[in-house]
Amino acid sequence: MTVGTDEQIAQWKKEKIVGIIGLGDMGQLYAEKFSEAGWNVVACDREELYDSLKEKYANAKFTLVQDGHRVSRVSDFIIYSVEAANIDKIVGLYGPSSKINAIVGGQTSCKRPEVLAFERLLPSDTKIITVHSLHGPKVNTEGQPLVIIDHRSNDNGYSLSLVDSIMSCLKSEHVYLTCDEHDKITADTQAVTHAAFLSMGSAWAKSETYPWDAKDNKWQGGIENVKINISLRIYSNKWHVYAGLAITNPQAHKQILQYATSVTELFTLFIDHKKEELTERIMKAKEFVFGNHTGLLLLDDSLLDEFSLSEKGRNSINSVPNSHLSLLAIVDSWYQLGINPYDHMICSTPLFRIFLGVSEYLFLTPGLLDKTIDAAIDDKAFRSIDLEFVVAARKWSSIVSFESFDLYQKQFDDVQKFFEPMFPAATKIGNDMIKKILAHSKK
Ligand SMILES: NC(=O)C1=CN([C@@H]2O[C@H](COP(=O)(O)OP(=O)(O)OC[C@H]3O[C@@H](n4cnc5c(N)ncnc54)[C@H](OP(=O)(O)O)[C@@H]3O)[C@@H](O)[C@H]2O)C=CC1
Ligand SMILES: O=C(O)C(=O)Cc1ccc(O)cc1
Repeated sequence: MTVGTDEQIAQWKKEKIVGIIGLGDMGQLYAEKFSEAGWNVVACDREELYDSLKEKYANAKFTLVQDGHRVSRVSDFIIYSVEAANIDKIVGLYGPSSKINAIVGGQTSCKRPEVLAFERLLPSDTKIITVHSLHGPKVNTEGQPLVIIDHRSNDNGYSLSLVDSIMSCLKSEHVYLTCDEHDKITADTQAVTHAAFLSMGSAWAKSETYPWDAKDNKWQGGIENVKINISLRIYSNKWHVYAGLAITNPQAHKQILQYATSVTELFTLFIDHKKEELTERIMKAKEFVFGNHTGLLLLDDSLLDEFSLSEKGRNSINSVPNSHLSLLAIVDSWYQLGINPYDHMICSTPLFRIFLGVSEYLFLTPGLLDKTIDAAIDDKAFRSIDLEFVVAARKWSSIVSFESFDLYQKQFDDVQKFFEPMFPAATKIGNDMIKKILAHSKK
């Protein structure tokens, strides 16, 4: 990290202005954190919202202005914190107003399209240093990875040092990558994680199942609570975050397709009762992904029993063995694609670490994988929901490959409606669960 000296930072705090275009969840987080740390921050959202936002931010430490022109004209570091699908349009609108020699960056989750928009639409004197906080707006920024991409600065590190210094108040771990490195890693980690949890939610919604309430004790105990809480957490969020991340990243299409293929092929082995073939395939994947694993597991199932949306979900004693198709398939996908998920830990989101944690738990807890394979082959209890899961995984993969934002939103909204009544409870319990998991995995 190339943070300036204390004197340098004190001087910059007097001279420099940080601009934020888009005061949604992430823009607001940055505007508040930077201004609380003593930086001068100027921010805007859509022009038509200015009057109502004036009231909302009347006591804020940052200055609200009407539009992105007013942010761009005065700011030394401008951050576009807007929907990925609109980055071209919005940079096209305000980019030409950028202050001479300003540093420009963005928060969108896939960097190649963002950087192409900057190269095409910004004045050539501007510098491009872009960022990506690898966590959602409600997670404590401290210790989380923050990717910084110095794409075009050519000033011997001066601009990078200014960006590092501004960002340092988040207390995140700065990770320096190129935009292609960033997009490859986030395709391997985030995109496929979301595909799995989106597919779980779709499968439950299609079969009209609230899993925490299932009469046949199917989704009880820690691992199941993780699946349910993370899936609902994603569906309680804004669809465009997940759509943008997957659709605008061509490298993500391949990962999501492989996930859908692994889901389909494993399910076919289940229904064909090909136990030997299934076991061999899963053991190969286990050896590839977890063969060198030593030390503690990232997660402890019993630690998570309490985080259920229902009373009975807190007790895993009577739960029936699950085929865990979603988890077998992610490990199989990593194997098929030659991805070692532990290589990406320095650049991972909380949801990815949790997904890896539950997969690790399934594969490395003595006896659990055998019990899971037995259930997958012999037990029909999960057949129909596994079938819905196959359909859902394939559907999400097609939507992403066809790059259809409209279909993505429609599919997301349908499931969101189904789970909506549970969102307040799920958000609370999900936040507590994530806090506990993150504290545990730090140890
Ligand atoms: N949420 C998350 O967990 C994370 C999101 N990201 C990425 O960060 C970016 C922002 O995400 P997030 O804050 O969650 O999304 P939000 O939808 O909450 O924020 C985007 C904001 O930009 C506003 N906006 C749209 N057009 C303009 C404009 N012309 N001028 C000014 N503001 C405008 C939007 O208004 P309106 O809603 O009216 O369109 C909205 O308030 C996205 O690209 C997302 O993918 C990155 C890391 C984490
Ligand atoms: O942790 C996750 O995967 C999230 O869902 C939050 C999130 C969403 C988008 C990003 O670009 C980064 C983090």
